[in-house]
Amino acid sequence: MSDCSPMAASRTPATAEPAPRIAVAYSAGRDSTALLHATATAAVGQGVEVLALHIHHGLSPHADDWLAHAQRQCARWRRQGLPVRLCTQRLTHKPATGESVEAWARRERYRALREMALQEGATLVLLAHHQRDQAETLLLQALRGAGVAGLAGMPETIEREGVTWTRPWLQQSRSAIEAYVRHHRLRFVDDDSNDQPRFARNRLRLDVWPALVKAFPQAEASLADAATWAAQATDALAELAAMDLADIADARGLKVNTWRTLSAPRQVNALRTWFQREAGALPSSTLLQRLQSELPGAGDAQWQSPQGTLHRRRGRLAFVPAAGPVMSAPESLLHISGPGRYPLPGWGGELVATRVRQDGVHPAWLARIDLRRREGGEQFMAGVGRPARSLKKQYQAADVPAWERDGPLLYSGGQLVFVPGLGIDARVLALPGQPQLRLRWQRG
Ligand SMILES: Nc1ncnc2c1ncn2[C@@H]1O[C@H](COP(=O)(O)OP(=O)(O)OP(=O)(O)O)[C@@H](O)[C@H]1O
Repeated sequence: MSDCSPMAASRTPATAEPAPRIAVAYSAGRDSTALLHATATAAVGQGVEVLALHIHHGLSPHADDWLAHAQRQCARWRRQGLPVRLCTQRLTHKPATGESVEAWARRERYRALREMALQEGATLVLLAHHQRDQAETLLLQALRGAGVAGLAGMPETIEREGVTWTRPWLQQSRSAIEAYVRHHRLRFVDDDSNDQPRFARNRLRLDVWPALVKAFPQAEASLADAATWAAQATDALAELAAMDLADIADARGLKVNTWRTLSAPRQVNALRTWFQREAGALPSSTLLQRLQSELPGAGDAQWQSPQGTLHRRRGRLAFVPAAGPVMSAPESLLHISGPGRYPLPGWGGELVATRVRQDGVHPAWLARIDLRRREGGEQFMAGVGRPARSLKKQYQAADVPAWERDGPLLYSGGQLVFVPGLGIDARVLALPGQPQLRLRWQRG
């Protein structure tokens, strides 16, 4: 349940547009107290309202005190004229047995922050991570054996699901923030869990960091610089992979022979990106190593991953997701109104409609679509003037692999309109010059 203190009535008369809002994720700890104060101070007189978003995780016995502190602090600042308003959310559930408490808290915190920000009309959320946090992140990632993307640490700005998350102080030293807090005599709370050595980050902070800065006084800035280099390298590698994949991959998979023409490091880079696109997760280093040595072989082959199976068939590598739990019954009706993506979770994929100039279907056919399973006996016409033939024969003739056939058949007014893997039935193709859409079935 979210709870926000009421808006200042004088600032937002009922008829006026609401003031633009910026949100700050406010734990009531030192750093986010400073960031909230600095943001609210900068917003004075700008017509901008600052939302302080506080999450009560329900994990620490002190969480009620932190919430009470946040309420008092924001009320005090408002009395002093700062345009700040507190919104809080209490997490009522708990981590599942065996789940990492840290990972659960992080995931649920971001979910709740996003929910509150959007509810209150803010799409920009500021986080108070600073240079030391970035340096720690880089070290922790390196100690986990992360690749260059992990070593990039936290991004300064990232957009996810309608919210832009920004860390404006990622280049600020911790000591600069401490100085700000002292200068403004800000009150903040100390999170007792920061002292628990069972968390890797705390062990690093408590045991390793003091020795590290004693031996290398520049450690914080140097490690944060290294993360910036790694972030740039990650972006460059992503661009290279996109260029390579434009040549070597299409909707039916990765063309093995073209992939082999790349240098070995580019092969790995392209394969990793392609797998992530298809499977929604990074491949393990073992799988990558195996693919690099085994993929060039001849004949059909398969490789398993936790996300699904990779198939090499007729010179292409394709990914078939593992069957997940059935989330819902397959949808039976659909209305396609124009270009876009039409998710069909019950069928395990989505229909993608794109505007085309030829070989598309007139949108009138797509106003009321029946989605049906194959039952046998369906007839599909692959081209104008050609005979309609059974789906089985058409699939064989077009060499469509089994995993590309498992989407819904689309009917309109009893006429077969679209078949996954084959496309639009020629009997419903639009005439040249008419508005038309092409459809594609995408699994996963
Ligand atoms: N309970 C919370 N409610 C709202 N935002 C939070 C909460 N916990 C963390 N954050 C946000 O995430 C950032 C990083 O979290 P982290 O746990 O490293 O910081 P912290 O030690 O809790 O607090 P601070 O950064 O304020 O000193 C915080 O600076 C804050 O912006």
